[in-house]
Order: sequence, then C-alpha cells, then structure tokens
Amino acid sequence: MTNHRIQAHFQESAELKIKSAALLAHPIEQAVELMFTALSNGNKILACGNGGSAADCQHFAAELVGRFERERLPLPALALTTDTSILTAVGNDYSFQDVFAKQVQAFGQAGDILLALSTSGNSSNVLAAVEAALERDMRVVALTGKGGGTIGKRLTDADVHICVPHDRTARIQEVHLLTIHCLCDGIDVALFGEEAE
Ligand SMILES: O=C(CO)[C@@H](O)[C@H](O)[C@H](O)[C@H](O)COP(=O)(O)O
Ligand SMILES: [Zn+2]
Repeated sequence: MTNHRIQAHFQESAELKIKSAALLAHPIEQAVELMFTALSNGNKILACGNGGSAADCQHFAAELVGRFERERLPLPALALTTDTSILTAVGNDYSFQDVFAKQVQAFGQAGDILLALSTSGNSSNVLAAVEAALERDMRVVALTGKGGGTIGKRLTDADVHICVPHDRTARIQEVHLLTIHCLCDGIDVALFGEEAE
C-alpha cells in the first residue's frame, strides 16, 4: 500500500466529515433531543447493526452505561448484537432476519428508542427491527448512508434519519462513529449544560 493511498483515505474521510457536519448537525440535534427525552422519562435505548455497525452499537452502549467524557449516573442503553445464544438460537430456529426484531419485541417498550445502524440502509434484520420498534410505539434514530435504502423509506416523521452523503461503507462508518460521539456529548450537555472551557 502506497503512502499516496493512505493519504487519499485520510483526505476522503476528512472531506466527508466536513461535508457531513453541515448536513447532519440538524438531524443529530433532533436525535439528541429524542434520546434525552426518552432517558428522562425512564425509557431506554436499544441498538442494532451488522459487522462494523455491530461494534458501533456496543461502543455506544458502553459510553452510555459507563461514561463518555463526564462523570454521571449510568444510562440505560443495550446493544442487541452481543448475546451469542440469542443470536444463534433465533438465527437457527427462525431466520437471521429476526435476530434483532425478536429482541426488540422482548425488551422494547413504548417510548424507548431504537438506534438502527446500516450503511446501506438495506440490511433486512435491521429493517425488521425498525418495523418491530414502530409497532411497539418506539421512536427510531437511523444512521445510514448510500441514500438511506429501504430503512430510510420506512421511517416516519416522528423518527430521525441521519444519512451520511457517501457510497463507500468504510467512509460512512467513520462518520457514524463521529455521530455516536456527538450523540453522547449532546446527552451529557443536555444533562449538565455546556462545560466552561
Ligand atoms: O465493517 C465493515 C465494512 O467496513 C463490514 O463488517 C460491514 O459492517 C458489513 O459488511 C455489514 O454487513 C454491512 O451492513 P450494512 O452496513 O449495509 O447494514
Ligand atoms: Zn469497517
């Protein structure tokens, strides 16, 4: 791999982040508001996604249950990507499409939030989780890319769609992680106010 190729990855990622800041600041603010309201009402956040997005779900849940940058009480967030017994039993006995939806049906309650991650917006198990969440009167915060796919089309006006304006999975994931950190920071600011620098 040439030095030039590495420089190009950094360049593309940096440019996309700047472009996304302008386009996504508003939906990210809306997502913070939705999440903070849910948490304040005693509700929780469930998160699902595949591959790199599964890792993002766990990253997000760790920052809510543990902490982001400020010391605070643990906040209820659960990654639906971690219990291998549930994932294999549901995948084996029903279908891979159901691995997240069954957990939304088991754990989700009205007023909870589903954080749904899919760079293509087309993963059928994430779409099924979105459907299950909407059926239960939960709100959805969807992190997508590539135009938003079928998940983008399924969302309602009460949900929040954060769609990264790019077609490359890796680049979209990089903006998703930054978005997750903005969500954590926004929740901390909603709790404590902006820190004096
Ligand atoms: O991390 C990567 C690619 O960068 C992969 O593991 C990627 O997450 C997987 O191919 C996923 O299955 C893609 O699903 P999605 O983002 O389209 O929903
Ligand atoms: Zn990746």
